[in-house]
Amino acid sequence: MVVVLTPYWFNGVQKLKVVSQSPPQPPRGLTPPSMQASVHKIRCLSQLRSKDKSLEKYIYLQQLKDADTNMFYQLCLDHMPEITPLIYTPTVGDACLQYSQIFRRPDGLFVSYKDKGSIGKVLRNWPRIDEARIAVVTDGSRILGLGDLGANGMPIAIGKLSLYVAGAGIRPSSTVPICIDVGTDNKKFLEDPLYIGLRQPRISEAEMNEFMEEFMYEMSVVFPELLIQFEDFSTDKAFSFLSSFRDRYPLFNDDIQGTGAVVLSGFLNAAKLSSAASGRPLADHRILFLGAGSAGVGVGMQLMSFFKLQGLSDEEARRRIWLVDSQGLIYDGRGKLAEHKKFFSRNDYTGAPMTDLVEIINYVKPTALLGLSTLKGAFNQGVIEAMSAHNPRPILFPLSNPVRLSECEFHEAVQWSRGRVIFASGSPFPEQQHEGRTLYPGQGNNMYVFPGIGLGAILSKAASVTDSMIEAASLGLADALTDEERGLELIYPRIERIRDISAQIALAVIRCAQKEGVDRTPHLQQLDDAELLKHIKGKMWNPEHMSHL
Ligand SMILES: NC(=O)c1ccc[n+]([C@@H]2O[C@H](COP(=O)([O-])OP(=O)(O)OC[C@H]3O[C@@H](n4cnc5c(N)ncnc54)[C@H](O)[C@@H]3O)[C@@H](O)[C@H]2O)c1
Ligand SMILES: O=C(O)C[C@H](O)C(=O)O
Ligand SMILES: [Mg+2]
Repeated sequence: MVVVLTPYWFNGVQKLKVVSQSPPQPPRGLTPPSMQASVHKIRCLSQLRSKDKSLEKYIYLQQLKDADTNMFYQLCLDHMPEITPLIYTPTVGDACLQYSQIFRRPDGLFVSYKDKGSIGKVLRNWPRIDEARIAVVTDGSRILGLGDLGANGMPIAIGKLSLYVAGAGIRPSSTVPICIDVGTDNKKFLEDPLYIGLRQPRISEAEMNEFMEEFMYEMSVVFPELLIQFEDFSTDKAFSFLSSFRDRYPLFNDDIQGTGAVVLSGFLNAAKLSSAASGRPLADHRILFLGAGSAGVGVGMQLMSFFKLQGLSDEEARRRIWLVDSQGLIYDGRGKLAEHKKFFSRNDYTGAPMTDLVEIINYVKPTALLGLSTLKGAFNQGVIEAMSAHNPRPILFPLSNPVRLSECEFHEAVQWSRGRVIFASGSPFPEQQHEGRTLYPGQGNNMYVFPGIGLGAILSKAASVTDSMIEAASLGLADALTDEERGLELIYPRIERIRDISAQIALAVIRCAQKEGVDRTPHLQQLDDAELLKHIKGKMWNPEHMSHL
């Protein structure tokens, strides 16, 4: 038997613990005679590949995760580009739409409005309370760009947590997927006899606020060491719960802050490529958003850092950003605006409402066009040609998910910009050949950052997740490109390197937590960067052997 001992600190004293050992031998007869882990991996992969439809592959992989967690994560780590789109975006969107039909067994915690007044009791039913470190919590009210999916939102929480394990080595037993079910306004679901959620419309805003107060308080009592990631709450709730709870509990909102961080990171690299072609100073970039929801405004806020890093003031940075929603350009003279849209509302435009995207592009002359609108095909030929007319290397980020809601596809962007586009999308697209060159799409998806943010916050036992920690994650990701990746003009690293990237991001997050005084692990302050990185990597869980052998 191989036993590996690793040092750890307890109350200031160094101790040793066993971190891995060879698997216990199963009783003879309970496994077939020729059962080798390496061969079984090939078997599992071929079972997966024998399925035609992505949703069938999703179901197979979820069942594999239940039956043999180690094998599931070995496959994930060995075949990241193939498996990520199956357990996460875009397939997870179909899994949510179909969840009431494909449901096999509960996997996660459902907290419903019926539990009001006794939420703590429900949370205590979770079987691994002591080990819980990270929960992804959704209320299913805005799943990707698919709208209100009620209790069918659970796969989103499960998918994000699978990436925490695969991408950052969080122990599977430390993850808690939670779906809050407070009704749904999805009429089709309410009429579906198979629908698994509460059969009632969503509760009122006041009832929801009261429910969330109890939920968050009980979460902190039952799971004292837990970091919470809010996911896919509709925009009004996303902003209000983030601001009401972030100073009281360790949490972040993935759609606002995670997306902001991942887009800032990609934009830092994209702007350098674009400026190299145009000669335009970095501080002179102009960014136009189609979509002004939680993601659009969250990204806008974070992209202000891009300009501030170039030496611009808050006000100058704000003025480099224009927002468009379903009513057109957002400006003061347009009439009443939702609270979250006011910050970027323009006071330098006073004309009639401007709704045509090409007209807006010709007015703003942006260097970058970002889509967080859920409006498929919004970046059409006219739009991309207008962007290309103003820029030798236009930056186009159609970030809406899943694939079928993307503002444009990569091959369209390549064709209509004649190969000049600098591109990142929320969902994955295949690479393209153009005039003898291979062009690679970036994937501007928060999956690059939330695992590392979570890992850093967990290891530093951060009391809260600050804006600087999010920005540190973003800068850490931007710096993670290798020379080879830069040579290929990638703006995000290859997903295969996610574990290394997450470790780098966690390091940046921990250092920032220490600087801001929100960390609660003084012994980590004594480590230099190399030692801290080693410590982080040493903490990562690795799938080792087949659970059932
Ligand atoms: N890539 C990522 O990592 C990432 C992260 C978060 C969200 N997203 C995606 O962003 C999208 C939006 O998410 P959200 O939470 O902000 O949703 P939301 O519904 O709150 O926001 C959508 C915005 O788009 C605008 N819009 C809708 N139709 C429009 C039209 N015809 N013309 C112009 N604007 C229009 C709306 O007015 C609104 O401002 C979703 O598809 C989501 O999957 C991607
Ligand atoms: O889930 C994703 O793929 C990204 C993002 O959180 C979204 O809501 O679209
Ligand atoms: Mg999301």
